[in-house]
Amino acid sequence: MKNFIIGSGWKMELSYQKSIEVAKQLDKNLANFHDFPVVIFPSFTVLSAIKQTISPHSALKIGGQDLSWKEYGPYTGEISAAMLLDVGCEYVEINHQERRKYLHEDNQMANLKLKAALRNGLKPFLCIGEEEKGNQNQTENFISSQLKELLNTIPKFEATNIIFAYEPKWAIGQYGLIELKHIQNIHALIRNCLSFLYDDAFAQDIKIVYGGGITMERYKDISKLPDVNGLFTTRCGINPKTYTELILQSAQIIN
Ligand SMILES: O=C[C@H](O)COP(=O)(O)O
Repeated sequence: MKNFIIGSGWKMELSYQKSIEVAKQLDKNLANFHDFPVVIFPSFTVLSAIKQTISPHSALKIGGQDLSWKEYGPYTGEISAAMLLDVGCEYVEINHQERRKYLHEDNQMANLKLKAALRNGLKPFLCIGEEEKGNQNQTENFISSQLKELLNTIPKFEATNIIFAYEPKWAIGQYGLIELKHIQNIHALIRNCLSFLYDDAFAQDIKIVYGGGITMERYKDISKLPDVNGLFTTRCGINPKTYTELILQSAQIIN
């Protein structure tokens, strides 16, 4: 079976009550599912309540949508790694395109956040990806230099805990824009870059998931791509029915 993981960033899509309902239903639907980890990234305010509703041995895990690179102190509005761990998070999203777009976060900030997550034992979903739909060369140059900056001074033993999430900005929230060939090419490129930055064994074992414009019509084809180790979706993940179907069917496909 392929090394696989599925995550869903809920962004600011669901209310407190709705988030709990969706998580409860997912936990119930996945009661006998143990093939690979499934992660949800709800809003900070509901993380603790969700953790308390999920059964302790569930494949369903929770993560924060962001974290501070500071450990503690006078940083208004920020959430530290320790705070995420306190409420039961095992994962954290870093460098999402929307944080880059609206909050002007950059590779240097993401590198600091990555280090904070890793030194505290959180597993990062590290988003990478170009902003514009450009030609193959431009995209490859963007991705390889972004990876280099994001992973600057991060040793291999820590980097093994990163889940790389390829999410081109131009595909997020869209329908059918991205070609399967493009996804496979860029995932293979990311693996090559990681082999260069660390080594081949590292690159072969690491998880590279795809996110951006995943629909119920396309997720199966994406899951089958050789260098795709998982899916990262908002659209299909905020509804327990579609998220459950996507998880169970993907498990069939990769088995
Ligand atoms: O973090 C998830 C992505 O931004 C995907 O969003 P989407 O499924 O609406 O395209």
